[in-house]
Amino acid sequence: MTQKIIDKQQVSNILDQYDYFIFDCDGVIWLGDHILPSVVETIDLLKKRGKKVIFVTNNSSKSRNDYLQKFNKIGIQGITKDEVFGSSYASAVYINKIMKLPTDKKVWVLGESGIEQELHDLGYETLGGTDPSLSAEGAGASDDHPLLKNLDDSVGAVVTGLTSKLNYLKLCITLQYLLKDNKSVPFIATNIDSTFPSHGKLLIGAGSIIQAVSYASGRTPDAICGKPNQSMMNTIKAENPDLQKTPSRGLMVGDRLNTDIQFGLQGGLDTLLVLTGIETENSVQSVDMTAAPTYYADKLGDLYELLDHN
Ligand SMILES: O=C(O)[C@H](O)[C@H](O)COP(=O)(O)O
Ligand SMILES: [Mg+2]
Repeated sequence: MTQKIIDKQQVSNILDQYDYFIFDCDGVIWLGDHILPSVVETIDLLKKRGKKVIFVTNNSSKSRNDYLQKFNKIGIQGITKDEVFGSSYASAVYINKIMKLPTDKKVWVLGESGIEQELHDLGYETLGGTDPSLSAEGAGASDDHPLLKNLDDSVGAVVTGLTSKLNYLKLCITLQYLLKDNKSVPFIATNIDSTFPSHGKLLIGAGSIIQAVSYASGRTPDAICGKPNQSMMNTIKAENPDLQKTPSRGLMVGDRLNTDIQFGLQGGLDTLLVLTGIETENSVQSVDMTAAPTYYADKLGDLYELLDHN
């Protein structure tokens, strides 16, 4: 039965039991650019107690370097690049290390600069993405747009992720690459999140954008690289061998059952669901026992506030 964290003793037990804390970002640490209550204090508390903190986000709009800047900007200091994992990085690594796409091949991107930067760092030229000609006024999908008319034969993969600058032309060009060469160009999705949490509202998530081109092309992604895919968990475990002990001393903290909590469960970690993002008390009560979190709490900051800091 999922235990709600409501008192000091429960928090003390958690601090005694776990050495590693893996945090989801959107809906746990922040909502957009707004940090959630007592999050900075909670992370500081964990670090002062010698706990390892790692961040894993399915939000592909930013690169790891971008996230380091965001952590500093909102007051979470001292985070290093090897403590931040994003679906943009996971997708670029998949293309480079698993697909072994030669770096003389280009990658078509339906998404933002996070995907582009991670691919550039691994030596790939990208098309699409933040190309300003795709968003120019009147950039409709009329047949005479050069990028729609002349597909680039050196494109060896399509990566699709979250973008708030979606338009019909970008969708139509992505569709052409997914249909090209008898649908043989690899189709990589960053994540499955259907919605994006934003101050009590649910906005369109990457998963819904990806579904649009998936439905239009009649294809499902060849790989979905974000949570709950264990590729990032395996990388984290390889870099932190203690996390491989059983029972694990790691706690996965997230706001979405089918990505974050599954990521933790499949990785053999205990899990804490917080209600500041996607899920609600009702979703906790109605989830199948096999997919239920170990604990849940109103917000991450309760780990700090319940220790007599409120
Ligand atoms: O639409 C999306 O891509 C997701 O809602 C968003 O990126 C989730 O990010 P996370 O909660 O994994 O930090
Ligand atoms: Mg989240």
